Amino acid sequence: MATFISRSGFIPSTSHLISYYASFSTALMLLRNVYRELVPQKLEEYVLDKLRFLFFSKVSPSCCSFIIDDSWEFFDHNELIEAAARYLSNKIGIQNKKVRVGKFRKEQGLTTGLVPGEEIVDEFKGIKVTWLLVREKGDGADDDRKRNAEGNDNYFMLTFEEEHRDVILKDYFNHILDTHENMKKEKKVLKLFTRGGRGSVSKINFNHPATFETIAMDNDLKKSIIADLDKFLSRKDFYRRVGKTWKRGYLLYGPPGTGKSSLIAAMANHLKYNIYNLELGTVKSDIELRDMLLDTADKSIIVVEDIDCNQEVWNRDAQSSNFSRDYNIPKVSDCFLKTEAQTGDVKSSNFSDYKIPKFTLSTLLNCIDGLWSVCGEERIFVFTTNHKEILDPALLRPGRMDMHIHMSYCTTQGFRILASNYLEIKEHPLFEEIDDLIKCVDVTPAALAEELMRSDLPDDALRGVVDLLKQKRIERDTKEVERAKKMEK
Ligand SMILES: Nc1ncnc2c1ncn2[C@@H]1O[C@H](COP(=O)(O)OP(=O)(O)OP(=O)(O)O)[C@@H](O)[C@H]1O
Repeated sequence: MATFISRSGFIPSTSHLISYYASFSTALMLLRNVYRELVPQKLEEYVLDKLRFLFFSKVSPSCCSFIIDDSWEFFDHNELIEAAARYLSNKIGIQNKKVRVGKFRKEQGLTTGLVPGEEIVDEFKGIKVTWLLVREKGDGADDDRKRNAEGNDNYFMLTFEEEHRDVILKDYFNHILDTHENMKKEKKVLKLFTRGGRGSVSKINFNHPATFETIAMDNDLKKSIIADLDKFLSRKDFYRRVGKTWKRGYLLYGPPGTGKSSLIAAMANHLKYNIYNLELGTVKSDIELRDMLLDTADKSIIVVEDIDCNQEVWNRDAQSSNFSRDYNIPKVSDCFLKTEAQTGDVKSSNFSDYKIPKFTLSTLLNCIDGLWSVCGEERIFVFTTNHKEILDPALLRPGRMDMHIHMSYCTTQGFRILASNYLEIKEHPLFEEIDDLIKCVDVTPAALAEELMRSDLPDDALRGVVDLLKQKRIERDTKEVERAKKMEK
């Protein structure tokens, strides 16, 4: 059995030991309660912060610190903490021995994060800023601080020389918020929403590979579209200042297969906007159309493909033109006579079929640039059509469709882009012959793309392209002979 012998030779008995222990613990408990009553929590936090500052940040006393946390009573989520986390994730390097790694549903690729206790040194306009992620664990029921969105009390402490306080507050934090926005965009997984009438909506991830690089179209036109989109993005303050809704409209017109849908995908990938594909054909009333448009989110592209298939947007004057005869568009008066006799839906989109109008053009216009349009901002409207000529001019005017983009048959320049996309070649002996043929026939990029996909071997694929173009030339010549014969008669 072990015995305690003090230097004085006094050996305390077991009962003495127990009584000393009891008095000691009572004194401790008393002290703890006094501490809790007398020392305010804020003071405790202050002292702890100072200690952390001394032990962790290894900086001089002329420094000061900002705390970014998410325990702001009466306030919403602190966006700066999320922005800081993402901003710092880009700064993590080999000096950080422990790193958090995650994969999030709404983001592409992996995301890294700082571990509590880890430090990052950043530099902004020549100012050294030391970041530290601090984990402050609450002690259950006694902890009256709000827990942050992550379910813990982690906060960031950034430390810098006191004299730079204004630059940090005004410029550095704005820089972090801007960087965060851009990083979110880059990682965003785009969505395609398809909205029909009666609120039906389907949502899928949008992984279309088209970019402005892969689109075969005139280079100057391509550059002007990119410049227009970028200008739109950067003009938030401008739109506010002039009292206009922050939105822009593009009309893409041209024959089928010239890349209208591909261009929309490229625009979405460039802007990192989700796409809402509105199926106006399924809309049953003005109210349904309005709800459909009001239900779209900001930072999105609202697409109506083949808008000409909705007779509600036809140009009534065009109905008496040659075009109307060629495409067999019924006259308005005929339409209404026919409407009265009809009871059910006519599903075909052929011009010769008449459908009962389901919504009015004015409702559509109101949603684009009228009173309802102010319910959202940072939106792009894109309408596509194969027949721009039959659309009501009210729909086409600037402010509604600000840029009219003609998607034409393939040009020699466009073909080079396709050859580079599909065959990864910049030059080939057959290019000259192909260029000459492309200049004299109408061929869509879609038809050429299909031909280029037939073989991975450039010689074979390009031979196929030459054959296709020659065939098109024969068809063109035959048509011209027939037309000449008709004229003679
Ligand atoms: N300009 C182009 N650049 C690159 N690829 C194109 C282009 N045009 C068409 N393609 C190819 O053809 C396919 C069909 O083109 P797309 O659907 O974009 O044409 P569209 O003009 O929208 O046709 P539609 O009017 O019938 O909807 C695309 O998936 C793409 O592979």
